[in-house]
Amino acid sequence: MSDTSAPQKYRRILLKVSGEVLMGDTPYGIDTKTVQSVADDVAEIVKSGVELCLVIGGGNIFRGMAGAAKGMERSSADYMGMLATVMNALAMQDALERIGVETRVQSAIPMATVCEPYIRRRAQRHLEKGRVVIFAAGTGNPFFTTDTAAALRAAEMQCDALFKGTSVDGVYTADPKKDPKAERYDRLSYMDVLAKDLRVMDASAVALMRDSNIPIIVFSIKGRGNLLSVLRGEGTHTVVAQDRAAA
Ligand SMILES: Nc1ncnc2c1ncn2[C@@H]1O[C@H](COP(=O)(O)OP(=O)(O)OP(=O)(O)O)[C@@H](O)[C@H]1O
Ligand SMILES: O=c1ccn([C@@H]2O[C@H](COP(=O)(O)O)[C@@H](O)[C@H]2O)c(=O)[nH]1
Repeated sequence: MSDTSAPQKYRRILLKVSGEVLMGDTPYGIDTKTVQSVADDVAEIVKSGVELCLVIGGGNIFRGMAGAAKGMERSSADYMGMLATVMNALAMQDALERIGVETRVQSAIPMATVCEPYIRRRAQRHLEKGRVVIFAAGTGNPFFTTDTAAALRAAEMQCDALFKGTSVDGVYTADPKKDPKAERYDRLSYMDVLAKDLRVMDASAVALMRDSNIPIIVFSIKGRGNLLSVLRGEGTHTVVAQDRAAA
């Protein structure tokens, strides 16, 4: 029998899942098998006793910058991007509840017939009861991204760490999708990420995590079981924290 216990180091975490990852091998949108695989990973760590907040990107459906590049007014395009994250949140809620994980979706843009509005104290109560809270619609404001929303909610929910589950297995010296010679860091300080302009995560999100002293762990969420491994400090990942030694 496999050991699904997670270290006590983390009481509550925020997991940011890249929207793009949810496409799986398809060119656009939501691949239900991939969503289910991420949900299985999430279920595993919830069963181990970790309280879990989720933020899901919208890159598999719509990014505001892409709309703006085609001539759309940036704010309207960004609202479309935020609505895309609500679709992903509902897909993840469905996948989690299918396997018996209790969830609540809270949206930063109120939509009363679809999900709860974002209410900090209510979200905290859900977490205390063992429910996964999926924060949708980013920050509710244009000109931001779901990285910043993830950092904001991680700080508000007093999370012990922000796990960024994406398509690369850590922070590299340059974008590994563009530079095959890029090398992965095991540990970095927030200041390193900002000073070296390493664009795995928005600078505003990194700065907020620095100010709140919440470590960021970047890993690939593409492989089944990666989340639990990384939570135990195993597997390939990069830790970003106050200083390299303490990371
Ligand atoms: N120095 C770097 N190290 C690692 N990845 C980097 C670096 N610079 C840029 N990247 C890119 O950052 C991306 C991580 O962001 P991600 O794809 O998760 O986007 P997102 O905006 O957070 O989510 P979404 O897919 O929902 O838009 C990786 O795919 C990688 O190509
Ligand atoms: O607070 C926010 C969060 C997101 N947006 C818009 O949504 C898309 C999708 O989010 P990603 O982080 O890129 O996955 C983003 O491109 C923005 O257009 C926002 O405006 N405000």
